[in-house]
Amino acid sequence: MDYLADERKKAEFDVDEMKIVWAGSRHAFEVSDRISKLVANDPGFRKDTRTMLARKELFKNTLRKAAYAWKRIHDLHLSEEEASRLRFYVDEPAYTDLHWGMFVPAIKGQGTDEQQKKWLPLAYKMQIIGCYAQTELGHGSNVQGLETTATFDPQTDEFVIHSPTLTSSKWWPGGLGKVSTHGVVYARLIINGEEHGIHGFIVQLRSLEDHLPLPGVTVGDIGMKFGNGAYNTMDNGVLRFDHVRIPRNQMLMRVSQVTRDGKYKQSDVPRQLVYGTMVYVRQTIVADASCALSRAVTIATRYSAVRRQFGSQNGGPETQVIDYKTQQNRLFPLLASAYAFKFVGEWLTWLYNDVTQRLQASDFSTLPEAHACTAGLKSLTTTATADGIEECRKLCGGHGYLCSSGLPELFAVYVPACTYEGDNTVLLLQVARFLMKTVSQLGSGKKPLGTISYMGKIEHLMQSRCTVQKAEDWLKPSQVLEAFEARAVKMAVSCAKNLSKFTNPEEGFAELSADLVEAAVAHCQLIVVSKFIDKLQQDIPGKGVKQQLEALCGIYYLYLLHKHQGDFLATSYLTPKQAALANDQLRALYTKVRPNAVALVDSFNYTDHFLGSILGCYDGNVYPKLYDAAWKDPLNDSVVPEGYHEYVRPLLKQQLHTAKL
Ligand SMILES: CCCCCCCC/C=C\CCCCCCCCC/C=C/C(=O)SCCNC(=O)CCNC(=O)[C@H](O)C(C)(C)COP(=O)(O)OP(=O)(O)OC[C@H]1O[C@@H](n2cnc3c(N)ncnc32)[C@H](O)[C@@H]1OP(=O)(O)O
Ligand SMILES: Cc1cc2nc3c(=O)[nH]c(=O)nc-3n(C[C@H](O)[C@H](O)[C@H](O)COP(=O)(O)OP(=O)(O)OC[C@H]3O[C@@H](n4cnc5c(N)ncnc54)[C@H](O)[C@@H]3O)c2cc1C
Repeated sequence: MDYLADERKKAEFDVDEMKIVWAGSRHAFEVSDRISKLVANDPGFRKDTRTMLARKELFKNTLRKAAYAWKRIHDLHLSEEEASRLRFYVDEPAYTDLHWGMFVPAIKGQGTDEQQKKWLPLAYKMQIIGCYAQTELGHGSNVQGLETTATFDPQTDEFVIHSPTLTSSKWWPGGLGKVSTHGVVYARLIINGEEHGIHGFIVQLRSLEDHLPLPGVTVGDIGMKFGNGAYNTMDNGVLRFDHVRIPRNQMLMRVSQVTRDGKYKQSDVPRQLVYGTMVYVRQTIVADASCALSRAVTIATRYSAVRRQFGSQNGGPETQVIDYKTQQNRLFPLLASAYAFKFVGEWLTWLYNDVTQRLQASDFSTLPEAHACTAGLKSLTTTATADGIEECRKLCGGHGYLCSSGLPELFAVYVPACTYEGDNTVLLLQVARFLMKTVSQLGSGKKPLGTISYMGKIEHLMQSRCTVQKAEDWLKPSQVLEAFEARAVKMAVSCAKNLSKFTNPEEGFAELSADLVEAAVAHCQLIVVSKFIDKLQQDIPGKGVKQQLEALCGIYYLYLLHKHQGDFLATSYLTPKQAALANDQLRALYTKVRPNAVALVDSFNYTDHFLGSILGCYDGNVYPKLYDAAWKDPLNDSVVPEGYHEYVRPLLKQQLHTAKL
């Protein structure tokens, strides 16, 4: 029986068409739908006991699943697109993510043609397994501060890789702890006593015969991480080198080269390309944020429609908690954010592909913007998604705290995204630097392009005032864009003015960093809003689909406007009355979306296997499933628990004087 059938009947739009919008294309939908069912129906990919397994058992099970997935990919002749969907629906972090997601891209992006020819075929066949070994015990954010050394030995034509201090131990790389045979290791290049900065080196770590560490290599897992199951399926590792020798041709040499006679040569590509793998992965993290958030929102929305509390009239049913305006005000902006992040993710993938093509044609002009966008949007979307998953847990009341709700594990797996691939604050400071540079160049005749083109309208934006007179005026895209542009430009200019008061710009930047981060957030929110609005300019078929997306877009920007009202009011673009009208419009949009809420999460097309949540199951039959699951918990295997006779019974039977009291 479908307990959510009434909700589904209320939908005012074509769910099947929305599924295609969400997937990105009909083809993408078909692939995704087929692979999600394949995974859901295969007992080899079961994951329902994951949160109860001890680490060793959990890890071994992950190794089994990764090998099984690889076998399925081969047996079924899956394409790269299908394989990547399979990984997504298997839904378990594994060493293979780092192999495919960072090791291979690092060689592709930073290796010469010759190096790619040698290493990629081995990696593609998984005859070697690699990790990305950059972070150390003492330094993660400050990449220039890494201590591992790679010293060129001209006698033997080798690099000597060494960990000179405890803090230089590599620490965190996924896949390193127990599986990787190789790593792209980042180290300070030293030639003839002279330092040349951080470079990547392909280093073999373990024997391909018996998997033992090679001489001079000390390697292991760094230990349990946050949550049950969760990221503990990954072997994040520690690694030390004791003068390990590798051939000279194992330095990744696309960006710079070391010749046989020890000369250091920089090619015409910018040295920042050494950071290129991070740009790539940040872009994939943005594309993934909408998936994690939409998953939590599906659970919270379905459960909010099932759950009833208070408000029974004349013995009738109580109120569905989704009908409380407070619930809507917490849930619907998250639903809207999931869609917003999907569209900005699609756009960022386009931007990334564009910059990659330009780099191949030696056009490096858009690299700073690509860095700022990937860094800023990675920060914005992961922060909002991690906070959003936790909010969804609270939206499910007490039951959200059960592992069987799926939300604790989802949060625990997701939350490190705020830290890995760049701590979110550190990344926003990169965006702020980019913004300050842009403001400082405004008078120079250099026209700001792309996501900062609005800075070119600075004179207009500094003076313009909001013209909204009634709540519906907030539905005009041009009005909304101007509000977000005026806020972003004014916050950036205010920071730039304050910075100019310092004689030492670095000191000023440090002192004003909290304000700079806020300016960066305003800029990134403008990007998300503008890409959502751009999406709505496209032809979107299907009854009512565009109207729902328009409502969600409105909820996204009006919620931001309400939340950051202080910024908008402080920059004098808005009056308090206009801000209040925005809030009126926001409430009206909640009412519009309410009957469509369940159908809007159905449009994500997630299987019950993928959701892994009793509260979020498609049929909404929550209570019997919760009840049954409780009895299946291993603690309920016996009526009297182990330990009762040792620890509880003696207490009950004790004969203390105090017992008389
Ligand atoms: C058959 C097929 C099967 C397929 C199966 C599919 C399998 C699945 C595939 C994929 C799965 C998904 C994969 C993803 C998994 C993700 C898991 C996550 C694992 C986590 C990994 C990590 O965390 S790796 C380590 C990441 N570390 C960081 O991010 C460090 C953060 N710090 C930095 O980035 C930099 O150091 C910092 C940006 C802070 C710069 O510091 P600073 O010292 O100021 O910089 P400096 O070096 O001096 O340079 C300044 C100059 O350079 C510009 N700049 C900085 N960074 C970049 C950059 N990245 N790109 C371009 N430019 C950059 C900066 O703006 C300055 O410019 P100017 O001002 O001088 O112009
Ligand atoms: C689950 C997980 C997987 C990972 N996988 C990998 C991997 O595969 N390979 C790899 O190489 N690394 C990996 N990492 C490491 C990760 O990239 C780093 O942890 C991350 O870059 C943050 O660096 P940090 O730990 O040095 O944090 P820190 O920089 O020490 O941050 C600590 C605090 O200081 C603040 N801070 C730091 N610098 C500044 C500044 N300049 N201004 C203001 N505030 C600042 C930060 O905001 C933060 O609040 C992984 C980490 C995790 C958690």
